[in-house]
Amino acid sequence: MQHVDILLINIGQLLTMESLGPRAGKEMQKLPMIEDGLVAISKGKIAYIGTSDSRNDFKADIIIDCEGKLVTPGLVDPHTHVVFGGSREHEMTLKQQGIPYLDILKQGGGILSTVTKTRDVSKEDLYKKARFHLDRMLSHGVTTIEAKSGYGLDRQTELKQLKVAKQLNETHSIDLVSTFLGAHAIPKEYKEEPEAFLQEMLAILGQIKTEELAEFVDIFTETGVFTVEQSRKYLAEAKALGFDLKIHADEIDPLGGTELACELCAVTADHLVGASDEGIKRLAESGTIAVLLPGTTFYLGKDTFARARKMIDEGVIVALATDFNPGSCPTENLQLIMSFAALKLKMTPEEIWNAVTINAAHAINRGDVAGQLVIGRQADLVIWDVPNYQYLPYHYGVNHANTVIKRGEIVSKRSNHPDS
Ligand SMILES: O=C(O)CC1=NCN=C1
Ligand SMILES: [Zn+2]
Repeated sequence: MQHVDILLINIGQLLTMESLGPRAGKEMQKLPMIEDGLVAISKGKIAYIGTSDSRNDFKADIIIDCEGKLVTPGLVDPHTHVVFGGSREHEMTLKQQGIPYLDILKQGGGILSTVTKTRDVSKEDLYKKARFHLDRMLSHGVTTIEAKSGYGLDRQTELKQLKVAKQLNETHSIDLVSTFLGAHAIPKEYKEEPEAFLQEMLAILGQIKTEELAEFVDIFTETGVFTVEQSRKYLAEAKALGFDLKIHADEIDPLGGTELACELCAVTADHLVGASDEGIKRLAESGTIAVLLPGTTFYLGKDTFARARKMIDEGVIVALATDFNPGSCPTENLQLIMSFAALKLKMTPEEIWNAVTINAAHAINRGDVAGQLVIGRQADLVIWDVPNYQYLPYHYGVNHANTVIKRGEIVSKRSNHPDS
């Protein structure tokens, strides 16, 4: 009889998501699952994975009867702008009047209005605000995320954001992976000199590397922001300094950021609403992961979504993320994104589960610690108030997480309030 800390029994469907690497294309239809599952957790790690037949091999301090519910790895959100000041609800009216996102930005709003708020807010208040959002993500079953800077557009504030993210990674249950997105927009003080501004941002990379403040460098390659040529030079320099790459590519206008991501062997290309046939072909060939953000397309009121079906059919690795940010996708709810992936991207439930676990983990270089349940790995799991894996994307707009376990600790539990 083995003594363990926590034993989960009567698991209706246990998605282990086990895989040596990310799942690409048709492989995304695979869903490693154990019926009538059992998981034993000891000292923060997965000690055993099996079925109820092994129930009597263990005694545990805590036994959780999962009552036939679904259990999966903790969700991974590989694209968020979670550290920011203020909010942009006032832009809602502009959007309803049909004023395009890029026009709001050109008029000095959008990202630039969040930049003003983020420059003004204290590091302490920025930390508290981001912690609030992380608490909400955790309660929704997300246990690992990426967090971008990009609302400073000056050395002091970009570093303030990255230091807040690093501090949260040390203090919050959620594991954070940081991305430097200093090239998010052109601040008013550099309005006519985008190249000079990019040099200013590149000059911060030395300190970011020395202080281990970010693993990735990202850029917003978009009309009215940075061109493909500017992005190529900027990212090539960041890569030469030892950073992995991400690109906000073909979000609104099809500039060819997707092809650039593949040319530079970026880990991910994100958004891809306007990705060309050639770009999709290159994604499949290069192994650059497509991070799709259907919540943003929905929120911007667009009719055309990223061509996930074509990407998967052509062998691309697809991940999903919220793109949580105050302007184009103000939601921490990755479960809602799973529903959008079903309804708007026409992804199957099996593909969706791969896209928010194993593939999302590889999108932020955490394929070795997150996104799957494997004996010996840290115990990040969620018990869901759903009967099977197809149910979650189907029943949208609510929080289905019952219990969230992070490194073997119960960190979030649905309140027993009858209305909860
Ligand atoms: O609008 C924002 O704050 C976030 C964003 N960056 C690029 N697309 C959206
Ligand atoms: Zn984004």
